[in-house]
Amino acid sequence: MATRRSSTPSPSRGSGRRSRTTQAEPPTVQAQPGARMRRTAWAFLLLALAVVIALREWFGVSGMAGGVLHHIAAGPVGLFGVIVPLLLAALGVSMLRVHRMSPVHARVAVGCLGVLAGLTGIIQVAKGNPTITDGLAPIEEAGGLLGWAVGYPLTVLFSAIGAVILFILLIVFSLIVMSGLTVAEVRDLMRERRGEPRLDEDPSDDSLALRLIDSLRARRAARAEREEAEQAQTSRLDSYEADEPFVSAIESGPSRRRPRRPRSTPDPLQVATQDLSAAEQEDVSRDAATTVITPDADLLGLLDDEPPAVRVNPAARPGAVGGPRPVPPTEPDAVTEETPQVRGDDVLDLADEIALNQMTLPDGGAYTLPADELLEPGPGHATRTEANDAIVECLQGVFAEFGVDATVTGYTRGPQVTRYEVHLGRGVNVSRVTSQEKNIAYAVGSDEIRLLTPIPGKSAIGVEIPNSDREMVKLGDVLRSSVARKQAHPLVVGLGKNVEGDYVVTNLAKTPHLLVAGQTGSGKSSFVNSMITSIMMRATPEEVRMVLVDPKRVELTVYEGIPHLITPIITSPKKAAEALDWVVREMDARYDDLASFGYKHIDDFNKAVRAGEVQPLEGSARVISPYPYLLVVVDELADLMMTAPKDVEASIQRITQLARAAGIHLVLATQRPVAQVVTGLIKSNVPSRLAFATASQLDSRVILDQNGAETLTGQGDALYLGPGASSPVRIQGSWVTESEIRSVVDHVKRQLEPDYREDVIVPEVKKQIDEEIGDDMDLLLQAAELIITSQFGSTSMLQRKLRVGFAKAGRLMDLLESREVVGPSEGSKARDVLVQPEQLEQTLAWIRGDGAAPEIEDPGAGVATAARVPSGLREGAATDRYATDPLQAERGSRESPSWEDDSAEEDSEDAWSLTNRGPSW
Ligand SMILES: Nc1ncnc2c1ncn2[C@@H]1O[C@H](COP(=O)(O)OP(=O)(O)OP(=O)(O)O)[C@@H](O)[C@H]1O
Repeated sequence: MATRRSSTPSPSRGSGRRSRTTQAEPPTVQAQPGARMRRTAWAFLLLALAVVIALREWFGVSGMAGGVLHHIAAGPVGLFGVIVPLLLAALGVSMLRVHRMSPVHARVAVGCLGVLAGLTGIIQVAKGNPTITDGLAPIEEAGGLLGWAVGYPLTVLFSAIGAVILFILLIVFSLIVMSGLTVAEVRDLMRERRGEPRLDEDPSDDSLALRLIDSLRARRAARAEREEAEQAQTSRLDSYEADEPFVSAIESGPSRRRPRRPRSTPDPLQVATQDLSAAEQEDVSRDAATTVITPDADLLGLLDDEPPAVRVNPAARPGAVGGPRPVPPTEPDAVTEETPQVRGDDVLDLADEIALNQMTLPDGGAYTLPADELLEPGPGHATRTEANDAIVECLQGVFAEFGVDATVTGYTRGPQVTRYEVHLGRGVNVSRVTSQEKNIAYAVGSDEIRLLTPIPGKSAIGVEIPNSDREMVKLGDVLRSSVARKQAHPLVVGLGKNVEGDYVVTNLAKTPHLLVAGQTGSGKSSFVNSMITSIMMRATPEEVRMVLVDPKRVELTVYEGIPHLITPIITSPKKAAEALDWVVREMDARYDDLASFGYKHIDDFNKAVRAGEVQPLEGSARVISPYPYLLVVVDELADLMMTAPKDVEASIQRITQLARAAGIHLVLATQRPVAQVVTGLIKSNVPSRLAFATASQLDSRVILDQNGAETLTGQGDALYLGPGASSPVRIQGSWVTESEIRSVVDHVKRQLEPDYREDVIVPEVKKQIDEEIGDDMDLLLQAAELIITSQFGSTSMLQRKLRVGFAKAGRLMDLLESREVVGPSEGSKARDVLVQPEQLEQTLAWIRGDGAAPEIEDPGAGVATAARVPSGLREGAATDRYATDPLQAERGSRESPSWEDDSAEEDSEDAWSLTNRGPSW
């Protein structure tokens, strides 16, 4: 269990670093003005000394103090006295520039001293090892007091040769200390530069122990998988994914699995411990989010040293794509974390997990998911940089200056912001800190700070401040993270990283509908791209089908033709409204199926279908196949709401209220989070919200029902509010490049053509009728009534009764003919009336466009016609889209050209006929 955060900063840097929360340096007291002046005075004194010594030693220019100056320079280091002015000047300048000695300065100083000791020692030996009893002059002519101190005893003890060898070793060691790298790291760097894999990644260099451990791990994983599969088998139908209790829509997991490069060459035994306990490590890491010191932190020995300049060069890893890429700049003391590895076998892992849902292609081959390598790895994650330490000082300074008893005890660095944790002294009111918001913003020079009072789950105030050195979160890394791999659900989407630097994924099935909003340029489209790419990476077209609505016309065109689409990308808002209407009908059809086969959720139904437990009703020719999840993505809701607000709102309401159990999920994005677009009705039915930066607090409240989004920094910085959650989670959205998207799209398109449901959008029958009739609807209805009740199809009667001219009466008659109310003109004779008086109401409704056509006696064919369309629309159009699915028509119409066909009659009793879904669906 996580221990409570200690308010006292740990003295051990090692254990602190192991924790997820980087522990801040003990709060440094802001240097007082007096101390600063003293420091400046010392710096100038050193510079002055450097100048006069340089004049004496380099140019022989000096006054009476010349002798003393020579002793000051040559006394300590002998012949190296000539570089003393340089050393003094460097020291003086750095004292002026840097307010506080950092570990880097200390390291460089120690290294320089070592090199100097080695060099002066060698000169001491070379000059015949003079002793101090010979006087100061011979010493100053050799290695000075330093050279004598180290050279004399070593020469006496180990001879001149032995001493020189020791000094050379001392110089090499000191150079290594100065560089901050180990020998192994230098070797790796050189190998990387030559384009060779690092030794610890070269499988051929694996020790026997490592190989043994790997095989043990593989066996353990296989056993666990077997057990899981068995368990899934027994629990089939008892539960379905995305419907478990206490499961949240988003999940986060540590981005750090194991240190990329330990400080020293790792002991194989230690590596074994690390590898075998990777899962435990993750648990420890998770606990550590609320714990400064974890008991086993030292045991695992992770990141336990002073931060070395560790850099990750993903391009150097085997399997990485794209060749050598520049390593993004990180602060010299940054601790960077490993990005999840691109491993070929991981692709298989995922494929294994979804083996149940293997998809067979028309040519008999298997559909393969895109390889992980198509998504490039991103840069490593820095958990601590000098910029963060400087902010800690700033915060501490503000608290000290305004007399607030509060301490910054640590921080967690995310990709775009760092959350600094502030603990209050006893009896200090939280408002004392919150009232300092403006002062803090001023001190750190950012107006985008956000205060969390408290940090959820902690007794601490969080101050989120944007990083001056923000990091990109690559979608590939999110999808390769353990938290994404743990979930085999096809609707799992890589969201990004949270403020703690953990990868975050969300399962759209649990969401179950999502509203995405933010001002222009805030990152909505990038999120939509990541979402669609996530689905293509993890789901077959049999598992997930999509309806993409892109009124902006440019954002989603890259996905045109992917087999996951159920209809071509919809760019017309009018057609989008139609498509939503279709989704409602699809949902109803699915519900019909669930009801008739006795299942509560589409997952239950699908599992039963896969297990062969669902048989078609007797006499039905239907082939039952699992339903795919249906994801409907609207990239700009505002355009739809401008076109048909009532229809769109009604469809969205119906879908969002019911569609979850039918496996239908909506994602609605808008850059106009205003009440006219995101209406109360839509808001109350779309439970999950993803808010990118908004222009105002008002907009933030429209999306999240609370402030916060207006302080986001844009470019993928987002707040995610899950269903039922009260406080949002801050996330840096994952980023996927256009070229990555294209390669994934190419991969899926190469395998399969899209199988469009053409009934999603139909020619607009009703509207065309309206246009054809224009303003004459009332007259037309009266004309129809007259003719049907009188059963007399005469144009002159219409002229008389309706008091219209001949031309108008003729037009009305033509319209009635096109709707088969009357027969064709037979010269001066009255036309045949094809509709009986008892069908009057139905006919009038049909003309208004509100119902099905009445059945009429077709004198020519002698059979009843169930559905008629205006003559101009007869081809390919129908009022009942389900009934005339062209796919179905293609499959079955040759044998059953008529609606009165026997088999069609039989099928019509089956709810499946409502969907007209073929076996591939
Ligand atoms: N997750 C991210 N990581 C890094 N940069 C991002 C991210 N998301 C967005 N950006 C940056 O912000 C820019 C705008 O993003 P995007 O096009 O997604 O905004 P938008 O909200 O969809 O804007 P609009 O509504 O005008 O289409 C991108 O071109 C990119 O430079």
